[in-house]
Amino acid sequence: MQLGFFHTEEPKVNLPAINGLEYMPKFISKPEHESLLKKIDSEPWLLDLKRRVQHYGYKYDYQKRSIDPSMKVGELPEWALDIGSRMYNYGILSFMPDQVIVNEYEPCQGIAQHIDCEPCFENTIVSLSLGSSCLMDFYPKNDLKQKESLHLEPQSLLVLRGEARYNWLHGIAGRKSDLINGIKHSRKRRVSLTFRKVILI
Ligand SMILES: O=C(O)CCC(=O)C(=O)O
Ligand SMILES: [Fe+2]
Repeated sequence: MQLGFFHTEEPKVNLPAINGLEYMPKFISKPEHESLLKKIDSEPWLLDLKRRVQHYGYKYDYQKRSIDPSMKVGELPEWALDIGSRMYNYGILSFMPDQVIVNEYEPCQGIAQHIDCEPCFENTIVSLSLGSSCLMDFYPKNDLKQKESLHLEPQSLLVLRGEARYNWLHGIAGRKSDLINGIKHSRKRRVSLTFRKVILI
C-alpha cells in the first residue's frame, strides 16, 4: 500500500489547545483513502447501534465497557496492520494497535460525548477520518459547558493521549451540516477508523 504524505508543516487550523490532542492532516494519500473505503465497504457491518460499525481484533461491548480475551475476533486485517505499523514507526503510538472500530456516520448521525473506556484501552487513541468532514467537539470533564471544536477532514488523523484522552470528553453532534469559519459544510457519509490497544483483564 502506498505511503501517505505526512504534512507536519501544514498550519494546524483551529486546533484546540488541549494537551495531548494532535491533528495530522493528509495522514494517508487520496488513492489510499479511496482503496480503504472500498475495502471497508466490502466487509459486513454490525447493526447493534444506531450507526453501523465494524469491529476488528476485539469486539467491544458498549454496555459492559470491558474487554476480556474471549472477545478476540481475530488478528487485525492487513490494511489495519499496515496503517497501525505506520503509526508505530512514526512514533505516534508506542505500541502496535490490536483493535480497530470502524464507525459509519450518515448525515445527522453523530456520537454522544464520551471518554473512551479507561480500563479497556491504552493511553493513546487515534482516529483516521474517511469520507465527509465533520466537527468534533471536546468538553473538559469538570466543566461540560465549555466546548472546543475541531474540523476533522478526510485523510486526517486525530490523536488523543494524556489530558485529551482522560480529562476531556469528545463527541460529534448529529447534524446535517457544520458551520466552520462562517462557511456551511454539508455533511455526507463519514467513516472513521479508531485504532486502540486493548488492556486485557
Ligand atoms: O468518529 C470518530 O472519529 C471518533 C469515534 C470515537 O470517538 C470512538 O470510536 O470512540
Ligand atoms: Fe471515542
